[in-house]
Amino acid sequence: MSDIVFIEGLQIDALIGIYDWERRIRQTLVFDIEMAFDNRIPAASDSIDDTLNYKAVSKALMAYVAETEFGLVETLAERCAELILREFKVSRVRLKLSKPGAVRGARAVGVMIERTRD
Ligand SMILES: Nc1nc2c(c(=O)[nH]1)N=C([C@H](O)[C@@H](O)CO)CN2
Repeated sequence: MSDIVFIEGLQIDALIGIYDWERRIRQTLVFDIEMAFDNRIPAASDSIDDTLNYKAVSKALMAYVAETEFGLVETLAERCAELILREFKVSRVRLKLSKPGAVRGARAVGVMIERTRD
């Protein structure tokens, strides 16, 4: 089974970064997320209750990320993947966390991780 529910370009402002100036501002982060989920069940029932509800995942991430104050994008990406695996019926998550404008000359920098439920 290789079905995916995805969230693309989810923008969330957070305090993040290792430099002093970054500890005084909030920066916009962008999340692209792919979550493994068997979409045949909601397709058969046409019921939102059977889905992996991408709005619910987005809202959970927005609430969490907005309160975080990590230094590294690695740490935040790891915590977000853990949250998704813990709170939703997802067996595997691929998460790209972009920090636009953090490096002059680059559109964005960041990390991509893939984690599975234990
Ligand atoms: N691999 C990483 N490299 C860097 C990070 C990071 O979180 N992971 N962070 C920074 C600074 O905070 C940078 O984003 C400020 O421009 C530098 N490198």
